[in-house]
Amino acid sequence: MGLFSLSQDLGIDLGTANTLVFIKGKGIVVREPSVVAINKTTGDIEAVGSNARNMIGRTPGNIQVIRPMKDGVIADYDTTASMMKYYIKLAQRNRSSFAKKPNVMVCVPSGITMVEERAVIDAAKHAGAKDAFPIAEPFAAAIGAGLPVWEPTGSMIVDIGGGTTEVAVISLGGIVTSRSIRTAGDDMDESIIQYVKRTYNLMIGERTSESLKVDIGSAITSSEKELMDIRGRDLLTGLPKTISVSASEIASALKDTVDSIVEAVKNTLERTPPELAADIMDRGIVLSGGGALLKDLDKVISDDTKMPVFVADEPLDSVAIGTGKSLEYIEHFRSHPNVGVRHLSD
Ligand SMILES: Nc1ncnc2c1ncn2[C@@H]1O[C@H](COP(=O)(O)OP(=O)(O)OP(=O)(O)O)[C@@H](O)[C@H]1O
Repeated sequence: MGLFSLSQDLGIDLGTANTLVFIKGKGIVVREPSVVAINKTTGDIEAVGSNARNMIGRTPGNIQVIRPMKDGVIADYDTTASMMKYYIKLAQRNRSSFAKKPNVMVCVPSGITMVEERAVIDAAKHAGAKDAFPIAEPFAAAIGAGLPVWEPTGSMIVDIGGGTTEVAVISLGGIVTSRSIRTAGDDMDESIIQYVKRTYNLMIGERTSESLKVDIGSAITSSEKELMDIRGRDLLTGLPKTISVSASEIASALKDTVDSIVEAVKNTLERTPPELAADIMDRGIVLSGGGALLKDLDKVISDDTKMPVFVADEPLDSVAIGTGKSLEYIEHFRSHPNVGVRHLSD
């Protein structure tokens, strides 16, 4: 390939919690939280990614920390476009100045509206993409998890991210049945915050509640005695205070969110044509996304559906890997703009 034809096509997993960028031939080159810190006085971007994330809850009055994606879609267009531009630049930091603009594959939630999809594609082009293609998040997750999406067999993927849980049954390169709910990891964090507030009159931040979930959280309510010390602000005295919270308390706080996820899986199975349901029964359901790492979530889904359930090898990376791998089919996406985005029947 001549120097002038060099182009490094990119796959972007633009998530509510994290943004990952995949470069063909290199793998994941950027993995950063989807957070931006803005100076309210000047409108300038002060920090992006982990630097901005470290400012959450610790900013002076003139700096605002924004998570521009909410529930899997763009809540703040300008900030999302700036964030994407920053990450595309970061991913291409060693790029030759002669290189062509890259083609970009960006994942979007399967429940996205045409208007929301347009906004993501425009933001990618604004950020320097030559051409940008949407790919549905569960479709990308299934490719990334190694499921045989192009074959005439039913595969079920459940991608549990920060903002959305996407359940999809895929066969022959298309989504046959799916369900996208705006309940996922962020709701787990929020229910822990509410639980601690209600029970202990203690206000904790989202980073503390996320650590409770990751370190001692579980999808099964048990009498687990494991404790974790956390710090917050006592709502009665207004002063900082440390308390101990048990694993079983966290599990009970997470129950409603876990139930909604299980319900979405069951509901999708009920709407799955029988041949494909039989394939899923043989091959099992695959979980991806950071939420798949919640302890015992696979077990709960398996108990409630009576199906085998597996967690993808690198659940946090499945979507980005799938978005990257789908770059190999870019011509297919160009000629079938809805492949892996909309239902076959839409
Ligand atoms: N070990 C763990 N246990 C439970 N949850 C976890 C764990 N590790 C990460 N998470 C959660 O996973 C979520 C992030 O997952 P992921 O990066 O797949 O989401 P995203 O792609 O950014 O979001 P979305 O798909 O909604 O746009 C966060 O809510 C995070 O707290």
